Amino acid sequence: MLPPGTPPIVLSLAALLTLRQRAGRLTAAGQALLAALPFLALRLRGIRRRLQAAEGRHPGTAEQRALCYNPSLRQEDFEERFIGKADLDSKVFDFIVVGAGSAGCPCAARLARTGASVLLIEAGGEAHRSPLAQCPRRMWQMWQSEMDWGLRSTPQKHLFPEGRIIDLERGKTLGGSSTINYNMWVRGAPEDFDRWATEYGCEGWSFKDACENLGAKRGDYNAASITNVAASTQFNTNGPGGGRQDSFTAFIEPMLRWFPKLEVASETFCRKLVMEQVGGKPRVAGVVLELRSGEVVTVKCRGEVILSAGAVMSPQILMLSGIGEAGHLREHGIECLVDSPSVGQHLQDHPMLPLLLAGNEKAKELSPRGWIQNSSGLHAQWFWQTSVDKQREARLQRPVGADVQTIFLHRLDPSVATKVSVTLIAELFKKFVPDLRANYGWSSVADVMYKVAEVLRSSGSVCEELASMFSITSLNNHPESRGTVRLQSSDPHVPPLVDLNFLAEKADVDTLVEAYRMARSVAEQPSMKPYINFDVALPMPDPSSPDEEIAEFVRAKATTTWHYSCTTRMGPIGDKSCVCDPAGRVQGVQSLRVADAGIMPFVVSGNTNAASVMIGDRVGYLIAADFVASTKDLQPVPPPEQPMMPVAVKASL
Ligand SMILES: Cc1cc2nc3c(=O)[nH]c(=O)nc-3n(C[C@H](O)[C@H](O)[C@H](O)COP(=O)(O)OP(=O)(O)OC[C@H]3O[C@@H](n4cnc5c(N)ncnc54)[C@H](O)[C@@H]3O)c2cc1C
Repeated sequence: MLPPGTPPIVLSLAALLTLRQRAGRLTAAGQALLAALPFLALRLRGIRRRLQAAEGRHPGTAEQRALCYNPSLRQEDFEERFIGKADLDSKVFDFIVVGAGSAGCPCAARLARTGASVLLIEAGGEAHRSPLAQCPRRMWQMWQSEMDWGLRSTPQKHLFPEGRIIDLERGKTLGGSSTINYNMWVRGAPEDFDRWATEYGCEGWSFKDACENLGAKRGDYNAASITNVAASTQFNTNGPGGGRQDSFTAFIEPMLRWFPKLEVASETFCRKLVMEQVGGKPRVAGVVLELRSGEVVTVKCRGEVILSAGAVMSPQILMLSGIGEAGHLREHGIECLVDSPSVGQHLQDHPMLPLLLAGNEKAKELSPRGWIQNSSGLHAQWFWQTSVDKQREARLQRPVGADVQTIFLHRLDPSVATKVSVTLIAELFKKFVPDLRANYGWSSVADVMYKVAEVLRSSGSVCEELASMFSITSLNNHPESRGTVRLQSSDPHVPPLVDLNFLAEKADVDTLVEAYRMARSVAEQPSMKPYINFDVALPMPDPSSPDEEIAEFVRAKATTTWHYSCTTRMGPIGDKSCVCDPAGRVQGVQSLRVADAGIMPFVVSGNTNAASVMIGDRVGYLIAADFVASTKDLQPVPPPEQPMMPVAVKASL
């Protein structure tokens, strides 16, 4: 039995061999070849798909596409249950959700529960159930692969070396970034949501519970106050040591059997929205989609289109559809239908400062199961406040959540390691694997990542050494710098220009300088010091060095935490500095909403997956409630008190 998508040459060969077999004229070699054909077909199909990806199916520059070849993924990792088909062209849906990521999946699930017809579109393939996606510790192997958009930042002028470019991983598969992320389940500070509601005019988004304390005390960062030390990290996995609960698995898979009007189209790229004028006002009537075959179809929508393509792609789709700053659209020859100057503005992310420390013999005792354990290697989390934060607090007369999140990892994590910098890891490798450079050579960060993986896989003794590494990574949870997402071209396959504008504001540098000193003093504590091999000289400034010296280190090492947000931020109706109203409606356009990390008024004080899920769930609920109110004979919408959240578990590592 040959798999679907078998190349014609293999089909012809199979037909020929079968005919000869039926005629009793097949030799032993022919028999063997016939038996091997399914395997051959799979390999050829895999090679063809990779070539297609390298040649243009993966958007981006030639350099980006080259980076996106990743030997970790096999074509068997991709399923083909939902591939978008040409018959979409003739269909009309009540709702269309663009992007099956963290937010898009719960949003589509909410809508489907009303009995409405819903189309959930995803540009990426179906790799969410692959072994790579299921195993949290292998998450970094999916980066720079077909499951990643392969985005990169624009040259960052406030980082060292000046103009440094940062890889911006971004999920491109069912489940979106929730399929390739670290799985950390952090709800965000209650104060964040209260401030969204009170200071940013986003009625309905406040956090109801009271905030209790601000001391760094032991506790659960998902409880009432986030300012805590937690000895274990909470993950959205299927129980301790269990598989990943990405958004598609958690919200859509269980729905498919019961809600046949929920349709999923994977490998289906949304080029732009279909715009029309109703009563002199722009309205969205559907979407223009590109299928895997390259065929372009238009799908119509009776109700609303919801953009859940994430904080980078949703503004791109808006601008390509004529919704954005008029001048910028004109530059790219796009007719401006809605002048919305804030589209793509206010980009936020948490700048991250990772530190790598070498462990010693004793450190191996800490992790008896070693690096092969089915965890992402994350240990404790500490949400704390810097002196910078306290000043802000005094100014605002209210608590503002935790300014810094410090994450402790035990064992080398190549993802963090490569982010620290190639030079830093090179120092370590010189010690542990002196001939690595000679044997393998490396040219790019992605390259280093795979070389590290290769070494980890192939050499038990080296694994032991590398297993005893620590990383103490600090995130600035309240960055003041704002970046932008702008069009590079009117071609939807050319990725937008993403300028994180990291560390443009001095306060952001000050926060990470303080975080650096804190991380170093944690390493010096009696409970940690005995496990660290201080003989491995890493190029780090002494904590007593002047601020300017540490600031240089911060600018040299700071990188993304992948928490892109706020580029289509919501705010009061009529406020031109906001793209959406508090219900996610794009202002100035009918029948269009955004439901993803982009609508956050400011980024939450913690990892952004849980908040994105909550956003998708809530916007979906609001639309569903309106829809049910306007229709009869449909099933009731479940009340919002029963949010559909994936299982968050405490993993004891
Ligand atoms: C490497 C990494 C590690 C992270 N670690 C954590 C963590 O441990 N904990 C945490 O809380 N957060 C983490 N995050 C952040 C978190 O995963 C994101 O904030 C969150 O997933 C964003 O959700 P979203 O719905 O806005 O976007 P996404 O989940 O990225 O979903 C967008 C979807 O839209 C699709 N799409 C985009 N453009 C188109 C188009 N034109 N047509 C069709 N489909 C399109 C994409 O392929 C994608 O599936 C991490 C992120 C990354 C990348």
